[in-house]
Formats: sequence, structure tokens, C-alpha cells
Amino acid sequence: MNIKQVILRHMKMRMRRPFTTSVGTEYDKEFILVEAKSEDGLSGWGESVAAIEPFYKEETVKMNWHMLEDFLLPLVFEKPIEHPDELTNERFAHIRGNYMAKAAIEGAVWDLYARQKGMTLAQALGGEKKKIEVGISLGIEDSVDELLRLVEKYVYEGYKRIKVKIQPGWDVEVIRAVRERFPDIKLMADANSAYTLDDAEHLRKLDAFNLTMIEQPLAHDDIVDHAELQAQLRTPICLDESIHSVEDVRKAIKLKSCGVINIKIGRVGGLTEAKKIHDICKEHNIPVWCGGMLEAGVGRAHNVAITTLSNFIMPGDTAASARYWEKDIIIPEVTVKDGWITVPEGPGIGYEVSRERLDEFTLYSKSYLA
Ligand SMILES: O=C(O)CCC(=O)C1=CC=C[C@@H](O)[C@@H]1C(=O)O
Ligand SMILES: [Mg+2]
Repeated sequence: MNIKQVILRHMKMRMRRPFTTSVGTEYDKEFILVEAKSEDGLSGWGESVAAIEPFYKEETVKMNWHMLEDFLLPLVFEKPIEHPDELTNERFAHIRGNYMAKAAIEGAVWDLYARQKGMTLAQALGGEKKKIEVGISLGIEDSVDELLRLVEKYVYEGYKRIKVKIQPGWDVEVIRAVRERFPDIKLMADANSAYTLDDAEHLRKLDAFNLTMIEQPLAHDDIVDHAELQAQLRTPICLDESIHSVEDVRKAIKLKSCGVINIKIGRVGGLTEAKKIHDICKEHNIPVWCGGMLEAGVGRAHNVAITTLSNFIMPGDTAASARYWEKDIIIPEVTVKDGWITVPEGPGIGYEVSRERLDEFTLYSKSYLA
């Protein structure tokens, strides 16, 4: 596969409604979209999940652009690519961190590879599912009543799991209210590192609500304290921000830091590493699910593809495009029917990128030639 040209686009899309977590609120989504073009005129698409501000993790849109322009694209152009795994395993291996920048170009190369082979991205990754179960992630709302209204809306729409953001002052009583109203739904909490080990006794109160997991209660870069907390909780801890690689997962398993792993393609540097994490978790009977980063349609499509792997056994955060966007950049948009997404059968990510919507949402773009 000869990548002849890469176009980077700085995109800006207005969200249907603000999304608030313990680390902040997003109103507009700015992100980098990557188009990788081969000598036969095919395009592969990738989407960076880095935000404008470094509040979830340390990467930002501007940092990604620099990394792509000055380090990653030259490595992609330097010689033909036999298989996308080469990027993570060889060409990017000496570059520290910058996972979201790596994942954005690596995802475009994976999409292009699948399209050239006449395969779906799911097939290229080894996925077999024809449809995937999905849940919904709800932000911190203005009131418990508003949250309950949203839970009711999405349970009615058939979503298979409800994820509720928590933080000190918006946790036990909120979860209690949801559980009392919806005694049987699959319910989980995501703290985005809002607590410390000093809160262990308080967090133990969440054991009363039969949650499927408590996601990332402690520091974003911790595995050790999570092991100490997991030993005190009946509810499985799920690691999100702490996990960047299969090596991090090996250590988390060794320390018994968690019972579940949230795989986000952008957080771990791309699909090749995501597959490695999926595989080691499968070996150790650790269920995984696909986390979301408020992606637009290209990122959402990649999430659908990776979720077709067999150990993605818990509903992920890949909701319908309409959950976040008035208009998405892909045709057709991602839709959810009774909590299921049907895996597209078209080549690559299986959705086409709308050139009209691209033009509408591109703030600026730059073309790079091999
Ligand atoms: O994309 C989705 O629907 C899930 C969004 C979501 O829960 C998150 C997005 C980005 C960072 C975090 O705030 C949070 C998460 O930790 O999973
Ligand atoms: Mg999370």
C-alpha cells in the first residue's frame, strides 16, 4: 500500500447538547480528520479524539497536528506499507506517547487497507459479529429529574446499558435515584478520576446498587491505588484513562486493579494495540467494551468495527450519530435500533464520508504529499 497523499482537516461541529463530566463541559467539538489516499485513488479515513483542551488526557488538537505533520506522516510516506500493524509495531514504536495522533493516521491506513482488500474493516480486524449491542453515556445534568428523564428516553429507545457520570456531590444519591426508578437496567458509573483512596468508604456505598462497573474512580495515570480500592469493592472497577497499551493491561491484571477494561482506540494509539488489549483480556477472562470520545461519524465507524471482536462482550458507548450531532459527516449516519447497531457491509469503515458535510464543517485543511 503506497500512501501518496494525506489531507488533515481541522473540523468544528456543534453538539446537539453540551456534554458535562467531572473534567469539564464540551459544547462544540473540534477535532482532526485524516484522509489517506493511495496510488489507486482510494481514500481511507481516521479521526483523532484529541480535544482542544488537555483535560481528559494530555493531547490536544494542536499537538496532534504538529505530531502528524512533523513526525508521523513522514514515517507513513517513507516506504510502502505491507500491513497496518507495521505502524504501531515498527514505524511509530520509537515515538513516545501521542496515542491519539498515532491512532488518527493509523485508523486511516487500516480503513484504506481494508478498502483495497475489498473487505470491511471489521473483517480486516478479525471481527465476526454482524450487529453490536450498545449503551448510552449520560453527562452530569442540571438535576436528578433531568437525568431520570434522559435515562427513560434512552431505555425506551432500547439502549442496552446506561452509563452515568459521577463526582463528589453527584454520586450515591443520583445512582440510588436511577436504580430505584430502573431496578433492572444494566447501570454503570464513570468518575473520570474524581476520587482518591480516601473516598474508598464512600465509594463502597455504590456496591448496594448492583452496578456492572465503576469506571476510573481514581487518578488518570494510576494502576496501583485502583488495586487497593478494587480489593475493598464488590463492584468491578473498569479502567479507562489509566490504560494506554497492552503492557499497562498486563500490569493491571497482575495487580488485580480492575475487572473490566474500556478500550478506546484513540487512547491506546490505534487499532493494532486495541486488538492486542482485546486479546490479552480474553486470555485472562477480563471483559472489554468500546468507550466513546464523542466521536463524529468516522471515529464512530471505527468503534463499530473494533466492537465486532468476540471479547467485546459488554455494551459500549457507541450511540447513534443523532445522540450528538444535528448532522454527521458520514452517509448513512450511525443508527441504533432497539440498542443494536448493524455492522455495515461496505468496504472499509462501511460508511461514506459526505464531501458536502466535510466542506461545511472544515475550519481549515492541509494536503501532504509523499
Ligand atoms: O462518546 C460517548 O458517548 C461517551 C463519552 C464519554 O463518556 C466520555 C468521553 C470523553 C471523556 C470522558 O468524559 C468520557 C469517558 O471517560 O468515557
Ligand atoms: Mg471513561
